[in-house]
Amino acid sequence: MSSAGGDGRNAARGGRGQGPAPRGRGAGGNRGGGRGPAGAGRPPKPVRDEARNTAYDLMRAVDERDAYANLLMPTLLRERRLSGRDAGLATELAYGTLRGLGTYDEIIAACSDRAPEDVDPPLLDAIRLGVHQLLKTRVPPHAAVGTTVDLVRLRVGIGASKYANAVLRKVSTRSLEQWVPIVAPDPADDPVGHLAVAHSHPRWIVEALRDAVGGDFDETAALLAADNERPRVTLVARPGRSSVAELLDAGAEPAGYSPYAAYLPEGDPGAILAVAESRAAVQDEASQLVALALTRVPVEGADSRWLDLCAGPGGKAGLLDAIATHGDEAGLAAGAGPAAFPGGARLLAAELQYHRARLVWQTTRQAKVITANGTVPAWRPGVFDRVMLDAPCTGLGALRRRPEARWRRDPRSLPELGRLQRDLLTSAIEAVRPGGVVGYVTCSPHLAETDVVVGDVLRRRDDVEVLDARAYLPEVEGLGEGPYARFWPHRHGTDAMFLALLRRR
Ligand SMILES: C[S@@+](CC[C@H](N)C(=O)[O-])C[C@H]1O[C@@H](n2cnc3c(N)ncnc32)[C@H](O)[C@@H]1O
Repeated sequence: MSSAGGDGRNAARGGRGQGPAPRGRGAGGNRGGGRGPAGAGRPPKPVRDEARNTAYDLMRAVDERDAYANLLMPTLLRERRLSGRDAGLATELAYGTLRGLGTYDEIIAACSDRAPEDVDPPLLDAIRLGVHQLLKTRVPPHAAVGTTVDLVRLRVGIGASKYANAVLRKVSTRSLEQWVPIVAPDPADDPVGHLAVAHSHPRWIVEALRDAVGGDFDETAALLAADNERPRVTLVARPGRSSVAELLDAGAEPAGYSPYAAYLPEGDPGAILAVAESRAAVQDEASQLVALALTRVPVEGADSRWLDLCAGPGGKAGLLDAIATHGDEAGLAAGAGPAAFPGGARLLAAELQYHRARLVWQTTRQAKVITANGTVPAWRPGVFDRVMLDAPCTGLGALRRRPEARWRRDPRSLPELGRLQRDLLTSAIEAVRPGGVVGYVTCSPHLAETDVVVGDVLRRRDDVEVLDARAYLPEVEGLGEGPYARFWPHRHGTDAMFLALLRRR
């Protein structure tokens, strides 16, 4: 895994060289931590810190095995019996370091005579953990340096610990706010490169997000900063199966937008009975609302056959299945008239991958779930009243959730994804009957996956009307200029999500 990623990295390295990195400065000096001067006899035995070791192991697994941090971390914590503060510390250190390493590598480069790519990856990961603690946490500097040096001695080697000590001591001489102007390109010369280093994102993602927000650099900066924040845990109470009141009783707090959402400030969602029984689930509020918006569009005539074309792992299918069966209970209770679906429909949930189709089956109750390729329909054309297409995409709107994802995504995947998105959207339109409605959703704001896909597909057809998606989300402001609806982390506290609502004529 590289840090500032491909084209972004070198261009973002404008600051390199501005900070001299005298060889060995601090090497062999006091390791910090109040453990007495090194050199006065043998250094004290290194202390094994379980939280930091776990954070380090996670980072190594991400680098060596392409592990997904958010999937592996719960397993590591369980295996090592870490809970409470230790679990929180291990998670914060690992996730924060993975998110921030684009910035941290530039600072390490300024504090060393070796480029980060020339440092052994295990040593580099340990130093990154130390830099994160120094610059982004309240861990006292002596503890950040001391525990990192101990970690390196235990896991990498004594010689390497001297180098780590020297680098970290130099890093500790400035705050993050002081380092950024030194290591990042001047925003006047290279605004994208500046944001890439200051907010630790690959350059191509900064460019894509800047284009998606309309070119405004201040808003791009706000979006990038929001990407670096830990997302809150949002729950969905599936209508007819659970209720927001039940979630509030279990310790959740009222949510801002979705009538089916509640925020969980702390604790394990799986410990909530409704979640354990799949009557409720963890689901981002934007995910809930795009599904809800699709059900709110009035359609004339029969409204009993719904399709989710790319359903795995089943977040939206879980909500759609509940609304199809029991109706939009919140909308009905609020007297929303024809905008509130009364119930009585059946969802067909299709998913290409068998193991993901199984997850959809586990999370739904009434839906029929099939393993199928949405581009090769297993159904007759024009039979569905509503079709959800939550298309496979780069996931650039959900970077907050997967700390390492920004360094793994590759812009070269865009053309192939774009072809698939166009084929699936064409298939979704073919599947819906005249008068029925298609929701095209991506958890990416990238224009190549959103406006351009919809525009390209519709240019070749004269049987589709674009609806103003914002009209079906009256509870949410700031969804953009329309006709599409765009959710943003920095505006709504949700993932960045795109919704186009299309009616077939
Ligand atoms: C963005 S995810 C859908 C997320 C889902 N709607 C949810 O809310 O949990 C896209 C899904 O499309 C599936 N997929 C990819 N190509 C497909 C195809 N040709 N036909 C059907 N599903 C496909 C992927 O396996 C993936 O599970």
